[in-house]
Amino acid sequence: MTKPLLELQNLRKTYGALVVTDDVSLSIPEGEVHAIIGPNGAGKTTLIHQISGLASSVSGRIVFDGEDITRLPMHERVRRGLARSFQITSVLPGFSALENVALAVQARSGSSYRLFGNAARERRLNEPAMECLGLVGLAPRAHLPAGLLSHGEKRQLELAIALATEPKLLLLDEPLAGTGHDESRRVVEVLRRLRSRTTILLIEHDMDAVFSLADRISVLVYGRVVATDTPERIRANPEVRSAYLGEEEMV
Ligand SMILES: Nc1ncnc2c1ncn2[C@@H]1O[C@H](COP(=O)(O)OP(=O)(O)OP(=O)(O)O)[C@@H](O)[C@H]1O
Repeated sequence: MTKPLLELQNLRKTYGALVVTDDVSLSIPEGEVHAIIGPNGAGKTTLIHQISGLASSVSGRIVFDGEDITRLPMHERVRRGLARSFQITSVLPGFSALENVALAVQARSGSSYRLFGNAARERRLNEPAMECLGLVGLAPRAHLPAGLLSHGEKRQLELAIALATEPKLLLLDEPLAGTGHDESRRVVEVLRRLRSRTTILLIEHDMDAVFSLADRISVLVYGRVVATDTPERIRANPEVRSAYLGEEEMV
């Protein structure tokens, strides 16, 4: 069996009296595409925040690549290979797509925050940055200011930025949010290509995308995991179907 890359053990988060994630345990093996679905307010984004380090956990453990990272700050988690892209696009609009990714390459290499000094240095940053842009299908748009990209292309650019940090695990919060039909198909294709390079944990409301992409799906309801299984078994699970009644249509 493939060893777990990420293990969540009895994770819990509260805001005052509100229990947002409750006793969440999950084991995600290397190479898996794992989707977390659930009704609005179920705690999905909060769980991703706990894993990335944006939110602390009141109890439980997060083990990443064999190491307990529960109390590590976010940048230390990134350094260990945990990357996330945000629900709200976070690219620098005045910089070209290539520069946006090159900055992430630069951050990974640990050099100081300075845009391009000399030709050799530029090449060292630009070559891997171009490779990441190629992977997400944005190479032809490399020199365009990021602000001029379409919404879907910005989502692709965010993926390229996340990839530039060479993650072992990519955390994606609604990668298809706000994309149109064609754009969302393109992003799904990109995610499909990325699965051979990295493990992916994503939250997504687009059920067609989730059911076609994920190896396994976990269903979160009121902060608790009510099922973790293959897409086929999740689709047939009565508890999952009832949790979704009046919410999204299961495909
Ligand atoms: N910083 C916060 N302070 C107080 N309550 C919060 C905070 N963040 C989230 N919550 C509450 O926690 C609950 C879960 O929110 P969360 O955003 O994690 O759900 P979600 O499953 O991602 O929802 P959606 O699908 O709508 O994005 C909600 O009731 C929300 O109002």
